[in-house]
Amino acid sequence: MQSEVGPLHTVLLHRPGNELKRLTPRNNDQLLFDAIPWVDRAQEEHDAFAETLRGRGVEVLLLHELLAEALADPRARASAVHSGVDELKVGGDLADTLRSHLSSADAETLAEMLIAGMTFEELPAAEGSSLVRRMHHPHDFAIAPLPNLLFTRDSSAWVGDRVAIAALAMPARRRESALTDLVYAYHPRFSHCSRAYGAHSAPVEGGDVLLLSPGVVAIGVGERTTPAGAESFARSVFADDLAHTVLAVPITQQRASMHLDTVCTMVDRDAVVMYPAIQDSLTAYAMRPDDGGIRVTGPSPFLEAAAEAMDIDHLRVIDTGLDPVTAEREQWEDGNNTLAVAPGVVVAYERNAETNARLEEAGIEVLRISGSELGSGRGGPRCMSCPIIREVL
Ligand SMILES: NC(=[NH2+])NCCC[C@H](N)C(=O)O
Repeated sequence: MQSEVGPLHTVLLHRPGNELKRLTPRNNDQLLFDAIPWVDRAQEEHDAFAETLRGRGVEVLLLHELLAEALADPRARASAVHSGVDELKVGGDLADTLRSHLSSADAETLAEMLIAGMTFEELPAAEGSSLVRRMHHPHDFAIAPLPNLLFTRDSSAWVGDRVAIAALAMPARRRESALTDLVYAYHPRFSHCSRAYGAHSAPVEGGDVLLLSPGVVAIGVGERTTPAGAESFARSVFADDLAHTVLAVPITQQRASMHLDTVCTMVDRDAVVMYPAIQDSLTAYAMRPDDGGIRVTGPSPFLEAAAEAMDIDHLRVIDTGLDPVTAEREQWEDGNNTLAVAPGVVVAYERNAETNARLEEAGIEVLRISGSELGSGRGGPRCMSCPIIREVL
């Protein structure tokens, strides 16, 4: 993986399942969804997304399947059981019961319980008299569901032939990395892959990591990725000789721009689609390896810093020319969150009609998918995909 636009060969998706059925008006904010999705329709939309990718020759891997397969390994099971039980939340006695319940499940059921979570009323009957169980509402979660697993982009990111497991910033998402980690550690398919940046280190989320060109990585620093996260990520990719420049790009710390890929994604070798409101103000600090350390320059305008690092005259921004209100609406609905399957060919939500029309006018082929339900989690095609292999440009 050296770019955002090289012909996409293999991608990791997660078909949403029962974890979405856990969302209610009482918990959706905490679980980072803006609405209550209609689950059957969300699945249809996701199936169509996967089909669109397969139609372009992309191999689609599904996280739930990989997880169940990885759990055939007893070491994976042990680590899964460990990661699924929060002793501080359920107390020592219930934690033991929960662990033995999880351990006795077959791989598929265990994967399902880890993803969809478990309420107190679903716990094994033997625990009926525990104080923790009696004082919790039956619908409280003994194991919290992971509805944001849909956004496979965030919990891991590939740079070159190495995978970085993210330490996710929001409490509702922390457990996702444990599952991704386990898949890469124990699924036979990944037995030869090496790690770039260990889990449980400073926070970096995949949605903030953009591979601008071979050797040049941009990292958004905002609500999710911290300056320390960007710096350690840079140190790691420099040490592994995977990049010569890492650009740390400050983005506003708010939900509308939680990741860099919510405001900017690459649509061609030298072109991005970008939220117009930030185009002139986006800046970057450039980090380069220097005598065993890191030299930091800037901040300078992002587009200039990027072009310089990429060694091109300029990084084209598709001129969407949208009026500010339309631009804001379409940015919120992930209009700038496109997934390239090849240079100049991107998957985008159909609802962002104006942005898509401008992309086409600029010569970009747009493969439209519907996302009325998927989008309620605030993520588009790029957020919902973790590219594993792209052809070198
Ligand atoms: N790469 C992205 N932009 N991911 C979007 C993640 C959305 C998810 N609901 C969250 O708040 O974390």
